[in-house]
Amino acid sequence: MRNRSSSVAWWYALAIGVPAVTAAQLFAAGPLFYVIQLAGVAVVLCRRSHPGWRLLAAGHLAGVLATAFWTLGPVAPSNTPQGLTLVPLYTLAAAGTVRLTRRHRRVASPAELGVEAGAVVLGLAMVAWSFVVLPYLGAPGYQQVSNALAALYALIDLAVLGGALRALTGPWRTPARLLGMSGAALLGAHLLYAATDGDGTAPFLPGGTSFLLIQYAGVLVTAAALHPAADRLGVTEQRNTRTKLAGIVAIAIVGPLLPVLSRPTDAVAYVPATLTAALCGLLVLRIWLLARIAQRHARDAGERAAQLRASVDEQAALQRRLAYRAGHDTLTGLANRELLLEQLALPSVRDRAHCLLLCSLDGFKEVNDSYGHPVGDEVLRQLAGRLLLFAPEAVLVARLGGDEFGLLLTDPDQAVELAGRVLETVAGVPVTVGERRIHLTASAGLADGVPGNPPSVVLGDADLALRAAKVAGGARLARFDDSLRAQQSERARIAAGLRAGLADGSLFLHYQPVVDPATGRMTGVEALMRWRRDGELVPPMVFIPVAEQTGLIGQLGVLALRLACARGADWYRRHGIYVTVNVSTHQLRDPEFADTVLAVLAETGMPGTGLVLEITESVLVDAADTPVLGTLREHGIRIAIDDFGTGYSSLAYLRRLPVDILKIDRSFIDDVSFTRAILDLAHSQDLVTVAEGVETATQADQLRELRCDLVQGYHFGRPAEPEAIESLMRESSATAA
Ligand SMILES: Nc1nc2c(ncn2[C@@H]2O[C@H](COP(=O)(O)OP(=O)(O)OP(=O)(O)O)[C@@H](O)[C@H]2O)c(=O)[nH]1
Repeated sequence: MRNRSSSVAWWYALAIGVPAVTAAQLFAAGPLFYVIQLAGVAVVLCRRSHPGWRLLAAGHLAGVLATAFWTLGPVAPSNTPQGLTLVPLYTLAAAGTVRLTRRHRRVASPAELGVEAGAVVLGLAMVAWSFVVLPYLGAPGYQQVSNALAALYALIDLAVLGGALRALTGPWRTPARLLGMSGAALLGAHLLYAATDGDGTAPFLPGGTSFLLIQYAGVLVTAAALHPAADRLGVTEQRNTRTKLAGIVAIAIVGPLLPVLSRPTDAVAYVPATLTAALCGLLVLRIWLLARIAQRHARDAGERAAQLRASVDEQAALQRRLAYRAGHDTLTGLANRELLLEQLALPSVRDRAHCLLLCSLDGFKEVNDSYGHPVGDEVLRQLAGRLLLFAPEAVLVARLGGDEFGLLLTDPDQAVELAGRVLETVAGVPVTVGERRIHLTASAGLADGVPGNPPSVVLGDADLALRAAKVAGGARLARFDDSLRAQQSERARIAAGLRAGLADGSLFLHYQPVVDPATGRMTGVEALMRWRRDGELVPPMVFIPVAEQTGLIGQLGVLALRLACARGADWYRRHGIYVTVNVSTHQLRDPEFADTVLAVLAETGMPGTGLVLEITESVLVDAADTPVLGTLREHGIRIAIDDFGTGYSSLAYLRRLPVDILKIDRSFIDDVSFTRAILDLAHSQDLVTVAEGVETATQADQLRELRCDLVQGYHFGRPAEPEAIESLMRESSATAA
């Protein structure tokens, strides 16, 4: 509603203002003029704040004052000072109109503006002088004052005309047209006055036509100010500098020519005027060229600045990318170890209760070995996805490396439940990669961060807990406690001792006889690793797991092979007794294993037929498809399945496996029917059978009856030093002889 009333207000102003002014004129109602014009001035000042409107309002106020001056004072507007009273009205009206219809903004320094304005003013002055002032001065009846005043008005009329034409012809809308009409009315007023030959005051006094036109002009300005589109007047944009330049060049050239052009009879003046015009034109062109060079420099500088900005932006982006990469794992996109440690070090985490959960897949290496690294990568990515899915938002999920992930919880109460869910989902839902469904399990270690503890301690504790979960068989959660740390330092001590033992002789072999139960004759010996620390024997079940966890088992295995072959070569030559050496998973995975064994045989002079390699059933199943065992058997080396019945227990496998000897685990010795079944099966496959853990004469008799080929156990001889075993061998050979 308000919008509508404001959109038609200008129309009301015209519809009321014009008749009111006309009526006041007809009925000589003098005060009404003042009321109408002052109201108009007030409206313009209230509605519009642009300087152009202010100029117009000021002009019309000046008009009201002039009217008052004439009405109340001596009436002779053509004479000074009365004649000067209209100058403010006309000047301000022209300036306001020009200001509001200006389309281009000046973006220039004050000095530049001054020079440009000076050029325009001087150019116009030339025109005015040549075509307006001079004719007046030369007019008959020239009176210095009144003619100068007339010349001044002529100049002002030119300005009013310019403003009005601009407003009427430019790309403006109604308010500008109204301003143009207002200018036209003012111009009309003055022309009418001039038509009376400057006589008299009548046209400018109330009741006069010029007076009425000035009143209309005021009403039109008021209507323009009330028009809704009026606020678009005076909005300027940047000017095209070329146009501006062309204008100044034109002024520079035309200016000097004007005096001679306005007096064509003075032919002699043409030459210097033309030369001056050419000179001015050249000077301006020179300045223009300099300006172009300056502009080019400015443009180059701008481009360089833009390039600099772009390179700074690029560097900032790179910096951000580097910062992201520094804190994130490229394979999974999770946070990495560094970021996790950073977060653990934050006072908001470190100084409060928190919890670190480490998760690792069990046997992930086999996934890589069996399916290749790309599949392993995909498994890791999917695991990362599952962890993110289960972890609450506040939990930081990180990949620490390999198949190890860390979850940092600031709410320790959630930890056990979260760990449970993670382990369950890994064990319960196989990972699908292409056609493959890979069944996995994971282990987890949990450590509570004691406020104030350094991040490395929390991480170390969680790692210990994870190792404990693995040592306990995997697929479980272990929570850190102080006993784990004690175990860890003991493990570290053992590992250090074993490393030293590889060189200092504290690692050595004992041998246990393998006997033919039918004859009681020793046919072979099993080499068993022993370790003496600080003068005491450390049980194998203590140091072997540490050797496996630390990877030292490989070196221990080679040492055992070398020592056993060194001794066994002589025993085999003299007594025909073979030696059995245990081989670990670690060794079998070593692609150079076969070469190592053959090198040891060559080094020690041991024939392949004197060596038996003992491999556990599960490891043998994995190694069955590799060429290693075939190569070794080609050199006469025999392969024995150790602890048969405890691993895969799949008799079907037996046919496929490259083995010669089957060692029945001690736990089956008392199960006669089971032992018989195994013996029958083994014999049907032409395998030599060895029963382990024979401790009593009854067991020995039973096995003899069952036609077990060979036996081994305390009943026939405990593991002993080589010297003791050697004397047993001699006895055994003598008995046989
Ligand atoms: N595919 C893949 N494998 C990796 C990556 N980083 C490390 N690994 C492999 O992850 C395996 C980790 O070996 P282990 O720490 O012995 O892990 P595991 O076989 O699960 O043994 P446990 O943890 O003791 O059960 C090694 O075989 C590494 O080569 C990786 O980015 N992608």
